Amino acid sequence: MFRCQAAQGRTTVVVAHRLSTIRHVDMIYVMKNGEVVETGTHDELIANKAHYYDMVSVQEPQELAGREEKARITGKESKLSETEDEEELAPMEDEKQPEVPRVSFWRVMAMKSKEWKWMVAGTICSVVIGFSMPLFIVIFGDLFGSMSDPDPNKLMEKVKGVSIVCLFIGVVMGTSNLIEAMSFGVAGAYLTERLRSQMFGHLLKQHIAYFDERANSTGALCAKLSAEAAYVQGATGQRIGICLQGVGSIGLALCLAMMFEYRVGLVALAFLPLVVFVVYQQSKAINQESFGNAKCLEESTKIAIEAVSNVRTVVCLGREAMFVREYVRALAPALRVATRAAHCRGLVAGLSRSIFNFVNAAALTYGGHLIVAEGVAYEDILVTTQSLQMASGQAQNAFTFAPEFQKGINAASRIVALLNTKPLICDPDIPIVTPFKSKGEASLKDVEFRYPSRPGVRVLRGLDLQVDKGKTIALVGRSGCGKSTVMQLMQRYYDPDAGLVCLDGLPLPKLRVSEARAGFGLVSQEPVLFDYSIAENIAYGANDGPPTHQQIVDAAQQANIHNFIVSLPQGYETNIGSKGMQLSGGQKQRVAIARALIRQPKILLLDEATSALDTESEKVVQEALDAAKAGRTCVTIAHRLSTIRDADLICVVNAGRVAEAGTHQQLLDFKGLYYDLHTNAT
Ligand SMILES: Nc1ncnc2c1ncn2[C@@H]1O[C@H](COP(=O)(O)OP(=O)(O)OP(=O)(O)O)[C@@H](O)[C@H]1O
Repeated sequence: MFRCQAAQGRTTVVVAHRLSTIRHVDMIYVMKNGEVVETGTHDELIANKAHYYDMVSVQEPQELAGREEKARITGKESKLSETEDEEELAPMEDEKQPEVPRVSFWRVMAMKSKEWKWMVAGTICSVVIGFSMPLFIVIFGDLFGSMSDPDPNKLMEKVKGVSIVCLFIGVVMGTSNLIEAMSFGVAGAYLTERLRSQMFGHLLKQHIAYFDERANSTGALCAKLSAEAAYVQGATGQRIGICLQGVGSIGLALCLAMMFEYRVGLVALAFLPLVVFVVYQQSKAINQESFGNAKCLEESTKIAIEAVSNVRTVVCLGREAMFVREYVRALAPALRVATRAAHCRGLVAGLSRSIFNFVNAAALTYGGHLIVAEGVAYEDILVTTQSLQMASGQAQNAFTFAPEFQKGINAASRIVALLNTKPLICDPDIPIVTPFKSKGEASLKDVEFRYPSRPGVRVLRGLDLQVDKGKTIALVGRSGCGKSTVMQLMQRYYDPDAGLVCLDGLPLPKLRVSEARAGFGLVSQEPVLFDYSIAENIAYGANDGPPTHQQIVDAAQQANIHNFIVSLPQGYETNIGSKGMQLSGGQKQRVAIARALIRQPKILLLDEATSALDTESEKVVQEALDAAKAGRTCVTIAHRLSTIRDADLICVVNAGRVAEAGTHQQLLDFKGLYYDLHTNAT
């Protein structure tokens, strides 16, 4: 109906698998092996009794056999409930982003505890490097003090001694720098790898509702995975070494100042509150910037992934510019925060440069005064002021890296928050049965359910369903009535708000999640295959570790795809490309069936498994499914009612409940919702 309205007054090209949808088109082109093999109207092609006729005879045998009078449904309203429309249009909840609790510097360092050997080596070397500058000054101060010695031999002795010490310091510095760079680099690399794998592992353990949240879209999670660990590494890698050098330098310089001339040291210390203030301001600015940036990065990555993964649709609709605009819009807040933070950073950078020179100026002035007024030895003032000056250079470097450090702490906060997220669907403390092996019976009792991301929509309202062992149960109903939701609840993707979902009479929450799911084999409308070989794709289904090649072949044979696979040049090792692009819909579906069968499932879940296929593929896939169903419980969802005629029980889902149940014939005789669906379809 919708298609007809959209086509009115327009040239329309329709690609159809369901032949009933193109019965009234002006011209039908039948294609086979890349060629048009037949053309004509529906009636002409039926009269031809060739390719088209064959396809119709498979899909709509009743039309050709003339077994049923075609009921003319003129304006008859479906009795199926429409009451939920307003609710169904309720928007997705716009979740508030939870506040991320900040973690301390020590918590960040604890993340590196596994690399403690590298960290200890790096820290020691950094402090040694930091000490070297003030130490140089002590040695040169001593040398300058000896310059006034009239004995040239003594002076030469002194110079030689200082040269040897310089050589020694050079060797120590070189080695320390080498070990420092290597240690922090290696520790950082291990840390990044570990954080990423922990985050990824943790993400995959989350309950499905977690991924329904807008904040956890693919883009946002990918951005988190790639960026956060890198920030932590950036902050805790070599930069921490430079900060430690600064701390070492300034610490030793202050000690020397106190030792050689404590009054000058105290003058330098008087500037400490100003330094602390500058550091605090800087970290505040960086906090704002990095939290803002991380959010923007997630938002913009989400848009980029949406656009790139659906590029055909974007290009077809001419929406390229719109997506670029959206992308720029998502980046705009980051720009605002970054420019504001840049001003603040500039101010802080300027101030930090100035402060250390203010310290030098004050120390020098006061030192000069002490030499002149109190006769303090000039070597002592030289050592004190110069070591402070050298150390301040180091400290400035540390200041330059402080922003990265703050970013790292912020990123670590987000990582810790992520790692602390507990999945809502998890194993019970004490499973009622373990290991649980499903026998193939399932039930839903008085189940109420709303998707957590859409609490305004009551999808199931007291639904009861009994799936007996070895039987085929079909779920039918209008689109959006909750059929797939029933399957998701059976696999415990979600827990119901009320009621019970049981396997073999045992409530799902009392079973281990993986053991409960192991009994199911799912084949959905759009099979999701991975960018690996066919063998690997089938093997992924196996429950008990990697299967043997023979098991893979057996599954492929049962799924009616073995002959096709061996006809490929690389056979089972053929890579099927991203999303299984190298295979046709029917081939993909049969690989998916093989993947479901290798699990040896007790309950087969078929969610419109053949609805996206053309007639020929459907036939082959249907044969594979029929073979797969043998001896198993099967729950199937179908819009094409002809595919579920033979089900042991057909349940019509309406208004969140099973409104009618019975065999095909019983339901037709009942002349209720199923009868309406059936007559509408034919
Ligand atoms: N992950 C989700 N988050 C929020 N709402 C959802 C989610 N999945 C489904 N819904 C909503 O729940 C309702 C039932 O969806 P469900 O997919 O179970 O229907 P269905 O009967 O299988 O539909 P169809 O026949 O079109 O596949 C719909 O209103 C749908 O929009």
